[in-house]
Amino acid sequence: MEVGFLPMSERRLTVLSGPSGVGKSTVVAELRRAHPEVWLSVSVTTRRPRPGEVNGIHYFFVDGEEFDRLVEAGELLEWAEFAGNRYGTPREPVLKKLAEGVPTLLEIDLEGARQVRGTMPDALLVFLAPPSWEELEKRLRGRGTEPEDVIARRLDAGRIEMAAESEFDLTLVNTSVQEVCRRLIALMTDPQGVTTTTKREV
Ligand SMILES: Nc1ncnc2c1ncn2[C@@H]1O[C@H](COP(=O)(O)OP(=O)(O)OP(=O)(O)O)[C@@H](O)[C@H]1O
Ligand SMILES: Nc1nc2c(ncn2[C@@H]2O[C@H](COP(=O)(O)O)[C@@H](O)[C@H]2O)c(=O)[nH]1
Repeated sequence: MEVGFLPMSERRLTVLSGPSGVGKSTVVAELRRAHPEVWLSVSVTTRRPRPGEVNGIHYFFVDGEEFDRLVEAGELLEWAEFAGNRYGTPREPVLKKLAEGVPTLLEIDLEGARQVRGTMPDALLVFLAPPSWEELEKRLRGRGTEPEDVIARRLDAGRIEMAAESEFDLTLVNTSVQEVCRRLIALMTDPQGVTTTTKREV
């Protein structure tokens, strides 16, 4: 299935979603290493930092009170609760980068992607899918960052996210990080990138 043409100016905002453990952060890290011209929004979260995560780089780590304040002040473009924590995208930096014409990427969950679809209908929504459900479980467990009860919650959310794949403009299957990055950067920067893309790429 072909995805309709969107002018460059209207599709500089790209959203990358997909089940927990599929490899979104890995893909984004590689994309930013190879293409520093892409700007990644740094989200706010109430989740505790994992070892090695740095405040202001991986997330802005805040408590529930501060998150409430940001929501009430309208400072978040979108926000959602995911597996027991809250996550949101600071609005101002995204609007500023888009106004400057910078290719802008959000790595967010399904609920957040749905909100962006509602408020910024020209954004390109990309679903990152695992090669198989078994491989997704293997990656999530293999990462070793969550206890089993949290993994179970994330897999439950993952089943819901997998069922929503058709809501996205296209799907990239994360078999090869390099290949996904190659397609993603083409979609973000090449005006022909969307027209030549099939709905699901394997
Ligand atoms: N193409 C791939 N092949 C094999 N392993 C991969 C691939 N991409 C990512 N991984 C591994 O899968 C694990 C999960 O990746 P990552 O943390 O990037 O997932 P995520 O989608 O960002 O998860 P979350 O939504 O929970 O933050 C990591 O250990 C990563 O090294
Ligand atoms: N709706 C939003 N979802 C977000 C945001 N930042 C990250 N996320 C998503 O949360 C889950 C879990 O992330 P983790 O770092 O705890 O593994 C994952 O799906 C992220 O994409 C956000 O600003 N808004």
